[in-house]
Amino acid sequence: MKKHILEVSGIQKSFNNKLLLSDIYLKLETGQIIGLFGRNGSGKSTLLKIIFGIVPALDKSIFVNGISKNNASTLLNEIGYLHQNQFIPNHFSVLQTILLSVDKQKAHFVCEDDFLKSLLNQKIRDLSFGELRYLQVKLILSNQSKFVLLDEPFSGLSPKMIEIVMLLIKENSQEKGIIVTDHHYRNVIEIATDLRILNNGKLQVINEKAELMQKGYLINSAIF
Ligand SMILES: Nc1ncnc2c1ncn2[C@@H]1O[C@H](COP(=O)(O)OP(=O)(O)OP(=O)(O)O)[C@@H](O)[C@H]1O
Repeated sequence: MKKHILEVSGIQKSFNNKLLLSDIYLKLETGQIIGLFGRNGSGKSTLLKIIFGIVPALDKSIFVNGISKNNASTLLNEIGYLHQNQFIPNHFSVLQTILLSVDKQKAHFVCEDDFLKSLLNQKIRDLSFGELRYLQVKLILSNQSKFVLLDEPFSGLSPKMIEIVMLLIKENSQEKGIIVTDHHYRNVIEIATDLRILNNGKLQVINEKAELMQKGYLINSAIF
């Protein structure tokens, strides 16, 4: 396995003169699954968008394997990003979407997916919320990128599909570095190799699950 390293530093972000993210540094390596937590509105999605390059942050530095990637267009082949929202046009069929999203070899593999194979001729607009979410996660994880940022991959999925997506994330982490943020915290904890929390604008390392309570993300009676 070839190891790749993504390093991002100097991330500051304010909205309406309110500081949201302050001097964030993050390192992600192949094989790592970083679980990212934080209260609603703490800036998790904004941080992922800044790393991916669709939200500007003036002092950001980003390096892949030690090479500067400060020009966002050079990042497109390096990082895959799952939005919270739908990114596929409604009039596409599932098959068209797969063929346009991944290379030929991977497309064959995605079309053979147990869950997707009966949906290939269906239009995107006719998929259920969970079916669409699963398709998007599968495509993002199947593309060539070295790193993947997943914003709420478990959202709207049934328990069985969550298990399938957890497995998919774990399998793909053999070849990719992955960040997962999702309020299904137990599932995130189960697959993550490392945990971080955004707390008062700072990105902090979580070593013990109990710190998620101390930092106000979980209530004290939360059971793991
Ligand atoms: N373009 C914007 N203009 C102004 N404020 C914004 C903008 N984008 C995000 N915000 C604010 O920044 C804060 C962080 O938003 P963000 O979506 O990153 O939070 P989050 O941690 O992902 O939250 P959640 O867990 O609820 O999804 C919120 O208060 C949000 O209203």
